[in-house]
Amino acid sequence: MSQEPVAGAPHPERLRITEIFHSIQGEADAVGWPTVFVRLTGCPLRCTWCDTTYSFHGGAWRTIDDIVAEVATYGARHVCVTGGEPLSQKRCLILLKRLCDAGYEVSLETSGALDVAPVDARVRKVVDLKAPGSGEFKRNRWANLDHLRPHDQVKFVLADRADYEWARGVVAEHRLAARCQVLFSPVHGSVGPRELAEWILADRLPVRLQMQLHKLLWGEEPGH
Ligand SMILES: C[S@@+](CC[C@H](N)C(=O)[O-])C[C@H]1O[C@@H](n2cnc3c(N)ncnc32)[C@H](O)[C@@H]1O
Ligand SMILES: Nc1nc2[nH]cc(C(=O)O)c2c(=O)[nH]1
Ligand code: SF4
Ligand SMILES: [Mg+2]
Repeated sequence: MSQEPVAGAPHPERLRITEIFHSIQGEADAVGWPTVFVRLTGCPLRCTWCDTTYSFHGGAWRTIDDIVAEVATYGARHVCVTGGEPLSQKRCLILLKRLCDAGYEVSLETSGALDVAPVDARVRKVVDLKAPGSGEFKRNRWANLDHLRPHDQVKFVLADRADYEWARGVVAEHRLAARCQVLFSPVHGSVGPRELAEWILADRLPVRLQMQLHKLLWGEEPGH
């Protein structure tokens, strides 16, 4: 168990990293901003439609100092910590704090299966709630909803109409729209985005439609 380091002290702790890259944020509230992505290796879930299966294995052990130094080389204001499932490596919490201390706008993409309570309050959490079509619906950690701040986001990635109806019910039952932004995104290439837009409008839902901007720009090219 590593101890919380003193601010400004060296961080010898290491994380397993799949990639660090500079791109346009394609998802969630910071969509469109030039952003550095830090993708942590490993995930305990296996969503049927996951577009990042290459992050499940491999990667390289890197110190937090080294990661923060590489992030700085891009000169971006936004940093997105993702994976794999970033919270499955405990030392991710240290990286998040360190990035916040350095003054970045930090977002965290997380599956919703792990406890978000210890995440630095400055981090904008993007918490998925996995719909039945993902095959990982039983992993949802509902207690995470108690740790949402107004700058956080709950995201539903929807494979079909049944997923949409499930998500609509969850938003109403937990009054999610009153707590933070709620994002509905089609599984890429599955539900048509226009179809999803029409469902949202017909039901007058207070949710924000998401499309993966980076896939419109670059398709499934790696490094974006
Ligand atoms: C690759 S995951 C990594 C972070 C974390 N494991 C999670 O699931 O949130 C990042 C985001 O991409 C979304 N995503 C993955 N595959 C997708 C697909 N085929 N279409 C749309 N969104 C997808 C996930 O739902 C998640 O919101
Ligand atoms: N451009 C771009 N934006 C993203 N936002 C979240 C991503 C992710 O994989 O978590 C992602 C990604 O992979 N690429
Ligand atoms: S939790 Fe995230 S990284 Fe893991 S399988 Fe699901 S979408 Fe992929
Ligand atoms: Mg991605």
